Amino acid sequence: MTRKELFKNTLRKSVHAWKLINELPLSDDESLMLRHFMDQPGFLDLHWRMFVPAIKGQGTEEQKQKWLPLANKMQIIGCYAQTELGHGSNVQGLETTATFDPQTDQFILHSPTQTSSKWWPGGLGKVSTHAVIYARLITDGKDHGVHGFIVQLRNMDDHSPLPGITIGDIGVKFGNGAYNSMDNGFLMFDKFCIPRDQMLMRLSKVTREGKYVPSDVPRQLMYGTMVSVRQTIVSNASIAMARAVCIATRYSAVRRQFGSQNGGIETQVIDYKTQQNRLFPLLASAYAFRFVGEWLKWLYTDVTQRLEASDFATLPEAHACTAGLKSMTTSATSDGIEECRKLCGGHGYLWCSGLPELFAVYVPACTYEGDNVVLQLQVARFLMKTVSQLGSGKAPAGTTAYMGRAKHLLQCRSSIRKAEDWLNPAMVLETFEARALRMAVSCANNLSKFENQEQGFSELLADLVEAAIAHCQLIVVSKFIVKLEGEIKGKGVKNQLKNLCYIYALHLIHKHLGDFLSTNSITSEQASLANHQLRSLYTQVRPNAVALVDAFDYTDHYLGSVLGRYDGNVYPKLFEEALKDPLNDTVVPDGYHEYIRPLIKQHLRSARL
Ligand SMILES: CCCCCCCCC/C=C/C(=O)SCCNC(=O)CCNC(=O)[C@H](O)C(C)(C)COP(=O)(O)OP(=O)(O)OC[C@H]1O[C@@H](n2cnc3c(N)ncnc32)[C@H](O)[C@@H]1OP(=O)(O)O
Ligand SMILES: Cc1cc2nc3c(=O)[nH]c(=O)nc-3n(C[C@H](O)[C@H](O)[C@H](O)COP(=O)(O)OP(=O)(O)OC[C@H]3O[C@@H](n4cnc5c(N)ncnc54)[C@H](O)[C@@H]3O)c2cc1C
Repeated sequence: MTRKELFKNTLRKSVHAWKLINELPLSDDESLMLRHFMDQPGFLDLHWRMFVPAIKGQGTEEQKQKWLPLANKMQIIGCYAQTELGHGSNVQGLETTATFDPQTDQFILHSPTQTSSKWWPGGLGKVSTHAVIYARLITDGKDHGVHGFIVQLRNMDDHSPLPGITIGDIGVKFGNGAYNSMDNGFLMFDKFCIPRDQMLMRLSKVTREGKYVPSDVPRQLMYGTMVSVRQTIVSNASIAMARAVCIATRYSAVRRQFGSQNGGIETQVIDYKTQQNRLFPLLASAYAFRFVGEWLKWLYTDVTQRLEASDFATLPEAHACTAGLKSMTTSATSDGIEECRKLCGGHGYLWCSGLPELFAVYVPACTYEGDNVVLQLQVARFLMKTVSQLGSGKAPAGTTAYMGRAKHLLQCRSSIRKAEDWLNPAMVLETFEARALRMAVSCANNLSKFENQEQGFSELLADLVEAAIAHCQLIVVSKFIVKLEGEIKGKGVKNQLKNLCYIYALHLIHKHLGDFLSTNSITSEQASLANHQLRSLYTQVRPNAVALVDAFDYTDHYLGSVLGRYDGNVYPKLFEEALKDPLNDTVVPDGYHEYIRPLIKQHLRSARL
C-alpha cells in the first residue's frame, strides 16, 4: 500500500476496533488487550494510552468531568504533544510558551522558534482534534517551567486546523508498513489563545488574577503519564519477544541443514548448540519479561494508590523501576527480534517471515517514552542517592533492599563449588546482588573523587549506565525466582520455568562476565561451571522448546509469519506467498521491452558484427 492507503486502512481498522470495544462486553483489560493485538500503531492507541491518562492524572475534578466524557465517547480524539523538534529527552528544555493574559483570562500559546515546533506526537499530524500540550507557563513575566494544557487543534465540523495553528505529518519513518500507519505530526502555534481553565490544574494552577500557585506535591507527578506507559511497555516487550521467539523456535525445528549420515535425513538446526545458545536465552527472556511486567504492574498500581493518599514514599522507586525496566527490556527485545531474524537464515529476511515488520514496528520502543540511556541515567541517579544514604541508618527498601546488606555483599565470596550450585536460587541471587552493589559502590567511590558532583556524573556516565543495567537485571532475575516460588500450577510447568529462569540468569552472567569477574562476584572457575550448567539446561529445554512457544498461544494470523506457522508447513507456503507478489503477475517483467531487450539485442548485434 502507499502511505496514504496504509494510513486510511489503519483508520478503518482503528474505528472497527473501537466499534468492537463498544459492542462487546469487554473489561478494561480486555479492551486494552484488543488494542494490543491491532497489527499496527494507530491513533486509538495514543488517545487511550496517553491523552486520557494525562487528563485523569493532571486534571482537576471539574476538568475531568468536562473532558473525560467527550474523550471516553471519542467525541474528541486526543494526543500527547510534549516532544519538540529541539527537545525530547530534556522536558525542562521545552520552548513552547503559554503566557497568561489577565486581560482576557486566557493563555497565549506560541512557538517562538522553529525548534519549539511540536514534533513526533503520535496522532497529531492528521487525526487528533485535541491535544495535551506541554508548554512553559509564563505569568506576571515569570517562567514557571513546563505544564500541561488541553488544546483544541481542529475545527470539529470540517477538521481544518484552527487559525493560529500550523499542523501536519512529519513524514515517512523507518520500515515499510511499521509505524507509517501512525500520523506522527508537527505543530506550531502563532499566538493561539485558550481559556485559563484549559491549563491542567490538579498539580499547580493560575488564579484569575494571574497568580501562579505551585504544586504542593512533587512536580514530577506531571510526568505520570510517561511512567504509566513505561510500565505497560515492559509487558509489551515480553509479547514482542515472545512473537519473535515463537517464529524462530518453530522454524528452527522445521529447518534441517547438514548432518545427514550416509544420505539420511539432515539435522534440525534447533539441535545445533550455537542455535540453542542464541535462541533459548531469548525464549527465557520472553518469560522473564512477562513475570517482571506482572510485578511492575503491581508496583505501579500500588504507587498510584499511595499517591491518591498523598503518600509519595515509593514514587522514586516507581520512577526508577519503570524507567530502568522499560529501558532494559526494550533494548533486549529489539536486539532479540533481530537475532531471531538471523536465526531463521535467508528466509528470515523475507517480509512474509513476519520478523522485518515486527522489528520495524518494535525498535522505536528504545526511544519513545524516553531514550533508553537517558532513562538508565535516572536509575543511576536513584542508585547513587541510595548508596549515599547507606551510612545514614535509613535502611534501603524495595528493589534496593539488598543494598542494606552492603557490608556482607561487598566482601562475600561466592560459595559455588559445582555446576548444580548454579541452580540454587539463593546463590544465584547473591551473585547478582554482589555484582550490582559493587558496581554501584564503585561508581559512588569514583564520583566522590570529583570536586564537582555534576562533573563527576558526566565523566562517569557510561559506568553509571552499566551499574543501572546491573541493578535492573537483578530485579528481573529476582522476580523470576519469586514467581517460581509462587503459585505455579503443574509440576511439569514449574520444572520448565525453572530451566528458563536459570537459562536467563546464567546467560546474563556469560554475557556480562566482565562485570562479574572485575567485581570479584565470581571466579573464572565458577564462570566455567555456569557455562557448563547452561549447556545442560539447553539440553533439558530442547525437547520442550516448541511446546514452550506454543504456550504463548498466538494465532497464525497474529504472528503473521510463514516461518512460524503452527502446522510447520513452511516451504509450500513460502511459494504461495512468493507467487502473490505483484512482480509475478507476468512472467515477462515490466521494463523488459524498454531496457532488457535493447541491451540483449545490442549484445546480439555486436556479437553478429
Ligand atoms: C504497550 C506498548 C505500546 C506503547 C505505545 C507507546 C507509543 C509511543 C508513544 C510515545 C510517546 C512519547 O514518547 S511521550 C514523550 C516521552 N518523553 C520522555 O520520556 C522524556 C524523557 N525525559 C524525562 O522523563 C525527563 O526529562 C527526565 C529525564 C526524567 C529529567 O526530568 P527533570 O529534568 O525534570 O528531572 P531531573 O532533574 O532529572 O530529576 C529531578 C528529580 O525528579 C525525579 N524524577 C524525574 N522524573 C520523574 C518521574 N517521572 N517520576 C518521579 N520522579 C521523577 C528524579 O528522580 C529526581 O529526583 P531526585 O534525584 O530525588 O531529585
Ligand atoms: C515512534 C515514536 C513515537 C513517538 N511518539 C511521541 C508522542 O506521542 N508524544 C511525544 O511527546 N513524543 C513522542 N516521541 C518522541 C520521543 O519521546 C523522543 O524522541 C524521545 O523522548 C527521545 O528524545 P530525543 O528525540 O530528544 O532524543 P535525544 O535526547 O536527542 O537523544 C539523542 C542521543 O542523545 C543522548 N542523550 C540525550 N541526553 C543525554 C544525557 N543527558 N546524557 C547522555 N546522553 C544523552 C541519547 O542517549 C541519544 O543517544 C516519539 C518518538 C518516536 C520515535
